[in-house]
Amino acid sequence: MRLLEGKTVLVTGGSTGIGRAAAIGAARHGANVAINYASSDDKATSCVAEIEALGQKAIAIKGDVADPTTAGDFVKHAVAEFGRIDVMVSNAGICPFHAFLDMPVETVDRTFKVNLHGAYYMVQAATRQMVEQGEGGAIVAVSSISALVGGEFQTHYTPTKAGVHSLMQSAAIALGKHNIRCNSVLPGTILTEINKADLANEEKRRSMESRTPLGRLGEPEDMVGPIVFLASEMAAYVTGAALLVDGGMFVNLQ
Ligand SMILES: NC(=O)C1=CN([C@@H]2O[C@H](COP(=O)(O)OP(=O)(O)OC[C@H]3O[C@@H](n4cnc5c(N)ncnc54)[C@H](O)[C@@H]3O)[C@@H](O)[C@H]2O)C=CC1
Ligand SMILES: C[C@H](O)[C@@H]1OC(=O)[C@H](O)[C@@H]1O
Repeated sequence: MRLLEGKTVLVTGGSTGIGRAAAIGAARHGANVAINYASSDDKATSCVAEIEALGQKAIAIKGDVADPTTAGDFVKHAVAEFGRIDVMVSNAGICPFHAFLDMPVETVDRTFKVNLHGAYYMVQAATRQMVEQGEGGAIVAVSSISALVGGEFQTHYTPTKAGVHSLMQSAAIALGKHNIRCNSVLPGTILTEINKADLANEEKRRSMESRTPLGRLGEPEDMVGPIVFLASEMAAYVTGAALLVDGGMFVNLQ
């Protein structure tokens, strides 16, 4: 069953990792896709090519989500290409691991600006367009298990993910009257570029794996079903929800 037939899906940070898997997964479900990306033209071009090979349309728009003007520009380009938007997957994020006591101010500022402010601007720009269209829509924000638990080297990061989770709850209330649903996914540990260096530490990787009842860390593809589900009409009565996608890591205290 194709759950996003004829829909236009926007994905931020869509050229790699979870965003890329979500973009291609949405296309497999019948969507045309616009991705925002930060830097690598090659990866964005190859994502577009993969989507086109599936018989769907795709565009890639470069832009820093921390810049408030990027969101409006992204939505404008998508509407110019596809005529409308139906789903925004707010995914772009960074996690530069660093100790707390000597955390540079610039690292804190940048992490907040990309992860939280960027999500805010993107969700706002997308939903302004959805309200104008008058036919509802869906937002899926990529928060994290880190919205619920801390990390010694993530003191600047975990508050942004709690913020994204909270943003979806408030936006769900603000936008329910427009039939715009706002939900978040909370990935556990998914093997991507964001944690490649951190998980190169064998001991850390093994400890994360052993905390996961399903016995393995996640792959970007593990996020596709939950994101597509929340974006689709299958979740027509789901809003303000947060879906843990973590192989059971969160509930495993002992
Ligand atoms: N990999 C994991 O274990 C988990 C990841 N997440 C979240 O998933 C999201 C995606 O990350 P991953 O796919 O894991 O890593 P990734 O590094 O492959 O993807 C992050 C994407 O965001 C883009 N990006 C970064 N800064 C940007 C900016 N200023 N403007 C536009 N794009 C920007 C990057 O270029 C990249 O494509 C992030 O929000 C991350 O916090 C959440 C929980 C766990
Ligand atoms: C980057 C981390 O490895 C990853 O991101 C998160 O949000 C979780 O803390 C994961 O472990």
